[in-house]
Amino acid sequence: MMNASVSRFFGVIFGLCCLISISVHSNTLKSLDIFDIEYASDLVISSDGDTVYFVRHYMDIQSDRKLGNIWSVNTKTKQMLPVTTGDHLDYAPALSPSGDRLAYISTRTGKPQIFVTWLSSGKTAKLTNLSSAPSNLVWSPNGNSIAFSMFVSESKPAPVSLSGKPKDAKWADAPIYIDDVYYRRDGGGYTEKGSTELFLLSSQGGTPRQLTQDEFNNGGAVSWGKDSKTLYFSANRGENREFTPLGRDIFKLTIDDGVITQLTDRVGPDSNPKVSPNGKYIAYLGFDDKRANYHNNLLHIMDIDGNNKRILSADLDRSIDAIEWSDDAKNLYIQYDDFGHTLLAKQSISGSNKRSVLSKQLGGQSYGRPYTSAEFSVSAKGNLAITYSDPSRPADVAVVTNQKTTILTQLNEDALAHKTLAKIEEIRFPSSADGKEIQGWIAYPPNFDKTKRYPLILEIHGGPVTAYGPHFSMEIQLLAAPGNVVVYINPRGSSSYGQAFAREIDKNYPSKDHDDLMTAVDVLIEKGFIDPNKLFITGGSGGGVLTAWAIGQTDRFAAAVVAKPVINWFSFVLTADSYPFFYQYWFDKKPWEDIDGYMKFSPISYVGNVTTPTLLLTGEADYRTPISETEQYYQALKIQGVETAMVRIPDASHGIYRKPSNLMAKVEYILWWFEQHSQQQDVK
Ligand SMILES: CSCC[C@H](NC=O)C(=O)N[C@@H](CO)C(=O)O
Repeated sequence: MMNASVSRFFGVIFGLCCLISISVHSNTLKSLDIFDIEYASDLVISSDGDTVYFVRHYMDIQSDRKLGNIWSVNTKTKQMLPVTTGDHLDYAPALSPSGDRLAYISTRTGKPQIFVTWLSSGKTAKLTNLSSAPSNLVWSPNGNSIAFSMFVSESKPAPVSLSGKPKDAKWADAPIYIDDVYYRRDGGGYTEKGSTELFLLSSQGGTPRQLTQDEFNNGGAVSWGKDSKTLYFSANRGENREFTPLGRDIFKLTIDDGVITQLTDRVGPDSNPKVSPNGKYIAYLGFDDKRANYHNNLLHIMDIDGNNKRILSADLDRSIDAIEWSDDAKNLYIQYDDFGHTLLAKQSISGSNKRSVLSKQLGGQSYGRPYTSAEFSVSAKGNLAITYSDPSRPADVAVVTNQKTTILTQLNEDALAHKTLAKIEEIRFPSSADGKEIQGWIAYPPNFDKTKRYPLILEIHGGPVTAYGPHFSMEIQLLAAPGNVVVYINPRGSSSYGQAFAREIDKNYPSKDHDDLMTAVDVLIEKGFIDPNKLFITGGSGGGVLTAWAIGQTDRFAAAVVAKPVINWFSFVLTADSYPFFYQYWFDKKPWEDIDGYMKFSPISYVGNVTTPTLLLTGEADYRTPISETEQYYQALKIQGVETAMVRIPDASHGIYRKPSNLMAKVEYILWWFEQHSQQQDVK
């Protein structure tokens, strides 16, 4: 029996422990916190540089959707004001040339429609009643019209229709007849017949006029001529265009007579036309198609009539992702990835070596995994707004003045400031394959103590030609939160290190990228704070390929989670949505012309070596890396007697993170699988 004072003593100690454990607990990130994060996108800075309009995204816990409204932030006072409000998605803001009105797309009445808000009065008008979602809104320079693109469906009756159905009988749904090359699109489902066309809408509303009407997809980024009578757009209008997936060119459309003139015609894509403010030039992106896995997208300029084409970024071994003109038409602002960071630079049009970096802190839009993803906007006065990247926060809005960055918003202080997050540290190391320098990042769990030993999770990016960086990532944070060290790297084949580095895996994937990943694990073990019996590996998409590949080569991992992988390149090329691209750019031959070549790089070929307990996780509506890939591996592992399980996420596409609860489920399954196998290591 305990006496009263002893029991009070233990009561106080127990109470204190609870308090300590509650406060420790509430300070680390939980998967439910996904619903609390916000981020900025779709930036537009006013011509005087005083105001930035942006979409403030939030996660709606009731509908499990990412929604957002348009806000403004004053660049001097940092005061934020709502332009729109309500539980729906308002996006793609476009400021009228005089700066008095904001056009945007909104789902507030159901299907996405075009709205305009008069900024001084706050009055709003719904301008359209469209049957498909509009995109690429651009005001004409005279402010009278808005050009946009939209899908136009082509109704074609099925070749067979059954007769004899009695009145009121309930027969099965009619079969679906498909004869298009592209018949399903990841994230978009099975596609309707039709094409994307350009439209013109009066800025006062009314009936939109269809400007293009042929069998080609004419939608996409559009730029107005200075006269407000011409549009410049990029489209794939060539013969055999479906099997020439990079065959985009730049075209001019004269609005009055509908005449379309082709301005570029090389073998390779030309896209993103941007007419200069003086109307004399078109800046655009493109490259000569070498049928390689990766090409740098180069900055080009041509005269407005298509003559005098020249490359402005030939000396920059990086891919340009976005371009904007300076108001005097003497410079271009360009955005590109470099060593896992996203940079904004100013580039003179008079010489390619006249380039200065203005900011290296763009990013923050890929809140799931730490991919590079950013935006910028430039005002007529040259004021710059960017989405700001911080390893501990999703994208905020910032302005860049004289190469100095000032953060304007703090969208996540309420949700994240009181949390102890994983600290992110850069590492560089020579690969065991050939000494090539590889860059990566370590996420240290909250309250990390280097005298202790931690489980290690290797998390691998997809693409495979993409880049991770020191950007906020809910997945990395949540994997680290319960006490795991997480390492993520950019193995060879990643973007942001130049064309040769990305092409290391051209028709050669996986290969030495696997060595780069294994070296990262060795480098971490050498640091002394990793428990070598608790090594875990996971990755999604291209990262799923490399995870499945790794466990076919080594048994060093205590468990693996393979997310949305390709397991068999032969079947992948014949089931993936973008198959005309994959078989031509990732392989030299068609699958049946080189079965050995396809199988040599397929993880399924090495499944006989696997002993690692492996969880598989894929969306059932993933049409990029279809779930049949996952099923093949699951059944093969079962046949082999390897411990395995399959997590199927209903209705989820390749972008599993798009529904916040699916991102929660993904992370929680990974942590649960690793925790089971961590405990098994403790028992051993
Ligand atoms: C390895 S098959 C292609 C999968 C996909 N690449 C292009 O669509 C991929 O790896 N996606 C990555 C990057 O977007 C992902 O993380 O989903």
